[in-house]
Amino acid sequence: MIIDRLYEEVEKKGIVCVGLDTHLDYIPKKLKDEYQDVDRIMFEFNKRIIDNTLDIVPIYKLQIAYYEAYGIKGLMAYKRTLEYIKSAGSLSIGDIKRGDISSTAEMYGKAHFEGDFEADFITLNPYMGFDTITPYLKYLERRDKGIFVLLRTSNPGAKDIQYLKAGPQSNYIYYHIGDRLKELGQNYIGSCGYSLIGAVVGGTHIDEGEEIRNKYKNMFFLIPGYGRQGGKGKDVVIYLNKRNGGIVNSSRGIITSYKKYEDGDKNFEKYARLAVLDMREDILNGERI
Ligand SMILES: O=c1ccn([C@@H]2O[C@H](COP(=O)(O)O)[C@@H](O)[C@H]2O)c(=O)[nH]1
Repeated sequence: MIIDRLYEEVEKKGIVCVGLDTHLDYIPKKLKDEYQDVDRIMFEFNKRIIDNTLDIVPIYKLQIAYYEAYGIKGLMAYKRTLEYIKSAGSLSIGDIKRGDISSTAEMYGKAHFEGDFEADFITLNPYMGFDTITPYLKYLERRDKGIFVLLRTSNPGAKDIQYLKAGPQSNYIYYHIGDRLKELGQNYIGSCGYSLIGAVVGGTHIDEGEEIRNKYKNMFFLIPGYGRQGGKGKDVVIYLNKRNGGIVNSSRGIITSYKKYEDGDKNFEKYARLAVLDMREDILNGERI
């Protein structure tokens, strides 16, 4: 199962997920001068970061908006990067956050689990209802794909809807989502103990972190919010379990880290690697033994 592969990769390489949110402004001028075409520039930037972090990163996340923003060429870079990650023996998350009626969701499934944009995992938004999730389950039956469903997100506005209270016990809405996902996820648990149905939990709100980890023991977490959004090692570590059970994403914090150094433009991939190692250490230092 793909979740067992992810678990094993985390065991070997650690918990840092590199976010390839490849804005052209984040790419050194030197590289832009070298390759004139947007698709080649974006792909080369990604490739060099991947090549330099492959042994310390279990999975890469591509936020599709950064590629869509550059039109067809951007999407070519998205496709080539996903293919490259696969050919390098690593894993990918297509951060697409889809959520639509089932007939449309069928087509999203085809596009992102089968077609040119095929990824190992995708992110989904359940806030339009659970019928928006069902069409993806047929891919989970095959055991080689997984989903991360938004539970409690990292942005300040998460409180606007996710923290409303509902139901007879007046629980936060995100707990209603979590309980349904937990139930659904029971059919897809791998030998590592985690389900192909994982959840996105922001590493920026720590108040209910421990409760979320304890309540959803079989759920693997995708944890964004570290670094640029303010999440620290000690904030995100509460969502992990024995240094596994989750991956902590950082995008800008890693791929633009070279900008702090005088020779950064020439060595951006080296500084991306350093940022991954620093982040891993910061998270493990936050661990309560
Ligand atoms: O709750 C969420 C869900 C997804 N994201 C995504 O993660 C990265 C974060 O980027 P940084 O540069 O490390 O802040 C980005 O792709 C978001 O779309 C999130 O931040 N929060």
